[in-house]
This record gives sequence, structure tokens and C-alpha cells, in this order.
Amino acid sequence: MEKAIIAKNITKKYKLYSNNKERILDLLFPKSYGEDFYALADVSFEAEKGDSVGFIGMNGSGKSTLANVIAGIVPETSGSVEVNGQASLIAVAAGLNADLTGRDNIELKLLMLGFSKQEIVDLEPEIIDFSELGKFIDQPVKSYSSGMRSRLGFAISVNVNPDILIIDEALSVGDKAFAEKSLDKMKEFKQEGKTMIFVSHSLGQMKRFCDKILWLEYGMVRDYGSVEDVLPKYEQFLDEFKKLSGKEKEAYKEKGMERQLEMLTLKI
Ligand SMILES: Nc1ncnc2c1ncn2[C@@H]1O[C@H](COP(=O)(O)OP(=O)(O)OP(=O)(O)O)[C@@H](O)[C@H]1O
Repeated sequence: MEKAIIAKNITKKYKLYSNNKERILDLLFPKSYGEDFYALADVSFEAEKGDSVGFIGMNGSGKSTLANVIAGIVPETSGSVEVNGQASLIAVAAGLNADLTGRDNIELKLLMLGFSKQEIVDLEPEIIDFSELGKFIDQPVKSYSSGMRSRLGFAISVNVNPDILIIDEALSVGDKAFAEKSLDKMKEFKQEGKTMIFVSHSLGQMKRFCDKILWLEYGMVRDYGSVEDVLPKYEQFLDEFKKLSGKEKEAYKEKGMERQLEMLTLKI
């Protein structure tokens, strides 16, 4: 089978500063200021061409960060990601310029992707039609609601016909009718044998779409396998986690962070 994505030992470190002074000192001096925070710690997984992989995990587990690293929007701190084909990310806040109109954003994105003038003229009406933005298409994106931004992002990304489609929670902000239409479009992609990454808290949508599930916890891979195998385990985990007291949840988190530190120390 041909691989579409090969992610090897990806780590993403952010610096958390308690104030601006710390941020500036960190820029100016070799000594490190601020606290290291690892959004991803040694994440490896592979997707075959045609796979639909769902990323699941609690808030802050690293799903969006990993989606952004694969899309080439956020650089990894270490490790490597190989993507065979053109990846397109759909996320509520991704890649739109708020000062430009919807139409200008479409043209800019298509230009950046290397489309010719004629191809842009041909494709633009399809994108506008799909977005259902009507006359708002000529208004600046900063006047759009999050649902409208998501529609525009979705309309652009699915119509540029990427090899790999990465969808990060973009369906959760739109209305039901648009979500259904988008899910239909995603089904078409799947039938065409394209690769998809799907980030969502909706386990129902995961079941409908994904063949494989990557479960992240504190920036680490907790499990990776078929939907039938991993999703029930995650559902059971969520049920049990919900029953924990605040203190127990804190202790669970501390243990997770300790595991992360151990893993990172082993790697250094
Ligand atoms: N630019 C940044 N600077 C500092 N920390 C960041 C940055 N971006 C993300 N993080 C942190 O990295 C961690 C992972 O974030 P990410 O958005 O990937 O999680 P997620 O699993 O997608 O969460 P959610 O389900 O809430 O959307 C979080 O703790 C977040 O606060």
C-alpha cells in the first residue's frame, strides 16, 4: 500500500511566558526564560493512501497541533512528517485573511496554490455557490460569523481538489444543513480514494467517516488502530473519566505529564 502520511517522532514544544518581560529576555539572551510546554511528544503514525483517520482525545491533547503540523502550517520542533501529495486544511480560523473579502480570499488562496487566471475564473463560481454566502462574499471576512468563515474555508478547500483533506472541527460551527452537505462532499472524497484526517469531538461523525482512529493524550499517542477497536475503548475511558472527582482528574493529569516527561527524557 502507498503511504500518504508518515509522521515520525513528532515533538512540538511551546514556550509559556508569564509576562512580556520573560518573552523579550528569552529572545535576547542565550539563557532560557519561560516554561517549556510540549503539545506533542514523540508522536508517530502512518496513514495509507485512501485512509480516513480520526484524531480523538480530550481538550488540549494535541489534535489540532498535529493536524497543523501535517498541513505544514505549524513547524514541528523535532521529528519529521512526510506527506505524499497536496494537503489542504479546513479549520475555522485557518488561512483566511480577515481584512479581505470572501472573494479576495478565494482568489488569493487559489493563486497561492498555483492556479492560473483562467482556472480561477472557472473555479470561483463553484466555490461561491458551495459556500452559500450570497452577497456576503464581497464583505470583509472580519464581518463573518464563525459558521460563515467555516463555510468559506470548507468551500475553498474541498473545491481545490487536494490529495489529502484535513478537517479540524470545521463542521461543528456551521448549521446542520451545511454540515450535512459537507459530509456528503467528504463521502465523495472518500469514494475517490483520497486520504482524510478528521479532528472532531463528535464520535458519531467519527463512526460514519473514519477507518482508523488516533487517540492522543497529553500530546502522546495513547492508541492507534481501527475504529472498531479504538473508539469503544475511548468511549469507556470518557465514561470513567467523567465519574472522577476534581482531585482525581488533577492526579490523572499529573500522571500523564509525568509519563510525558519520562518519554521525552528517554528520547534525549
Ligand atoms: N501557540 C501556542 N502556544 C502555546 N501553547 C499552545 C499553542 N498552541 C497550542 N498550545 C497548547 O498545546 C496544547 C494542545 O493544543 P491543541 O489545540 O492541539 O489541542 P486539541 O487536542 O486540539 O484541543 P481541543 O480538543 O480543545 O481543540 C494545549 O495545551 C494548548 O494550550
